[in-house]
Amino acid sequence: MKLTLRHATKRFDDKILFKQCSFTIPSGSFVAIKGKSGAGKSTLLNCLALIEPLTSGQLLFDETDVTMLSWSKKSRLYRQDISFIVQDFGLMPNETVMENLIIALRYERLSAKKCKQRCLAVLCKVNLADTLLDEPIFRLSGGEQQRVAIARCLLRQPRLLFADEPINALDRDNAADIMRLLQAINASGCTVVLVTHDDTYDNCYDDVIYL
Ligand SMILES: Nc1ncnc2c1ncn2[C@@H]1O[C@H](COP(=O)(O)OP(=O)(O)OP(=O)(O)O)[C@@H](O)[C@H]1O
Repeated sequence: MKLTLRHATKRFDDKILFKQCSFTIPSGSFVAIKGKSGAGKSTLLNCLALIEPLTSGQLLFDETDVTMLSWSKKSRLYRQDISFIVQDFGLMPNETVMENLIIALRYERLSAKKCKQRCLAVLCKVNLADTLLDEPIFRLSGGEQQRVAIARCLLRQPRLLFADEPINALDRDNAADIMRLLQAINASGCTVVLVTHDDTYDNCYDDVIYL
């Protein structure tokens, strides 16, 4: 899915984070948002992901202006096309891996057996062992938790994936693995937009948006 921002401004009270900002993220591209701390990177990502409204301007998904969509149409887009990985993984720490994963399948009418099969298949894709399915999240390492968060996104087969600092809390090896996974998701046709401070993977991106 292609994203187009036109003359977009975002302001909190008298603080302007970006003004008259315009760019296009082509369908299937892998784009990073960078800038100083507090520049508004997460806010821009949230605006692109329809979590936060723009103060003014337009946001288009392909050729559709999504700025003024009703809440129900936005939530349909969320169910069908968008996944978002939040900074602290967004998992329920006391619930098992399976319980965290099946949230992504709640709108599909699947038998318990089919749900489990789908969960096991995505765990395999993110290189996690089947045996982790019944483990509570708090027993997993940071890298494993991030893989579960990505596995949950994969269950939904999104056309747009947003990730806020997905490798921030990880060591170098885990960060490299997570970046490889995001690249694989992107290679399957999903547009990926992430916020990062890290310069290590600059050669992986099709484009970098600086705030
Ligand atoms: N809901 C809000 N209401 C008021 N101000 C906000 C809100 N959300 C963010 N801000 C402010 O907007 C500014 C930009 O925040 P944002 O988190 O987007 O920056 P960032 O570039 O992602 O920062 P960092 O790199 O430190 O995570 C900050 O000063 C923040 O306090």
